[in-house]
Amino acid sequence: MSPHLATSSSLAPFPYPSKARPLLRASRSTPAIAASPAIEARNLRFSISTRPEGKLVHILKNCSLCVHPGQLWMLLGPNGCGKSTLLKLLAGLLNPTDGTMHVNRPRSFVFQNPDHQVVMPTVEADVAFGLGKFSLTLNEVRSRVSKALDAVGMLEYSQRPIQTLSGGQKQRVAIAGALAEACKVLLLDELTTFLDENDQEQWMNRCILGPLLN
Ligand SMILES: Nc1ncnc2c1ncn2[C@@H]1O[C@H](COP(=O)(O)OP(=O)(O)OP(=O)(O)O)[C@@H](O)[C@H]1O
Repeated sequence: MSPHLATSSSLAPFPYPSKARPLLRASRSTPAIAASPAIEARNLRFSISTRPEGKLVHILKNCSLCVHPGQLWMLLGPNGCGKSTLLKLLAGLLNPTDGTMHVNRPRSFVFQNPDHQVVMPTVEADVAFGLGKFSLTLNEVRSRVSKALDAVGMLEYSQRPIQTLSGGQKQRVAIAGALAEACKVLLLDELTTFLDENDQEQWMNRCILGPLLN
């Protein structure tokens, strides 16, 4: 089974429109529909060869999606259907076996388990970590870190040791790292399992869409 892909009338038809739905759309998304897609994938396939048997296992088959700038979409599907795999393909962490895709840069990926991503000793250092690849002054780094931590409601935790944070707080720090890099595409794997649906929507709007669209 493949993930159910969110769709809308403005997008190309996909295999599973009936069960798919967007979590929410940004209010400023409408003018952006005319722009080129931020994410476009056609007939992606991802297969692996098991060891030692050498058996080919198809994890994703003929997976297509199209997401425009300013939109937030969610992937739906049962455990093991390939949602994380698809996100990792879009993030460039895996290479498709077949198919084509385009994802606007810079793009950021937030792992399902924040312990796989949050690597530095303190909150502030962790958010600043990914900025090393840019040519930024110390003041610019500090400013980006503060804004990103503020966006996810973690500014007051900036000096806290990472190991003292809850799982949800670590996820927020991981997202702050992505926001600090001013990514154009943010790929979130099982981001809000610790929130109910109402809180998810509110939190997405305040912490994710706001900073991304501003
Ligand atoms: N390296 C691997 N070797 C073997 N099987 C793999 C590998 N990576 C993924 N899979 C299999 O591919 C399928 C899709 O995995 P994936 O993690 O993408 O699912 P998911 O939809 O994100 O699941 P969940 O909702 O449980 O997080 C699963 O059956 C998984 O066991």
